[in-house]
Amino acid sequence: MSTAQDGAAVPAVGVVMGSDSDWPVMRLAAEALAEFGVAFEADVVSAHRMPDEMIAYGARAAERGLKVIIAGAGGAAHLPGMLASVTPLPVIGVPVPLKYLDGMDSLLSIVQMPAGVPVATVAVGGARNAGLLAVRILAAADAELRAKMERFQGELRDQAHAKGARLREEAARLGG
Ligand SMILES: Nc1c(C(=O)O)ncn1[C@@H]1O[C@H](COP(=O)(O)O)[C@@H](O)[C@H]1O
Repeated sequence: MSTAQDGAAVPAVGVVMGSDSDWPVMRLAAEALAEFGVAFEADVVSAHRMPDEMIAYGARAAERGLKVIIAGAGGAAHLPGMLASVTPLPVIGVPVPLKYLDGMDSLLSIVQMPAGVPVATVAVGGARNAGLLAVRILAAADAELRAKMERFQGELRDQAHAKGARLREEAARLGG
């Protein structure tokens, strides 16, 4: 983890969202990053409501030391794509579900990017996976972080084995 002159960790990941109303979903990305000890920042950056600030955030992200941007938005979710158009960094888009349309509007707005401007889109509400994907991107060049990810994957495998064992026991009790 790199540190600034004042000793504070320089964020490697920017977790941004169109509104603070997205935070209950986007918090899951932040929690995943915290689990792996990845320094991040979180903020509201809206393409629709603050276009100049949004362009500035994307344009300056790499020079500020960010390595990955996670962008969540709901409805006409232009934020992830617009950020991807002004930064060379990988952008992970999180479709946030709103009251109407079950997040399908957010999903389609984020996933249907024109050729040449990729956004790695996770499932509707899939902010935890966005955080884990950001960890994997960083881990590609960080052996310590990769080892943590491998341990995490091992825990998932153990949990799946335990689920199978419980299910087989229950099926056996039913006479299966
Ligand atoms: N999709 C966008 C953008 C954008 O893409 O620039 N800015 C805000 N929003 C979304 O509007 C929804 C409602 O926002 P409010 O709750 O503030 O009314 C949020 O899900 C936000 O991501």
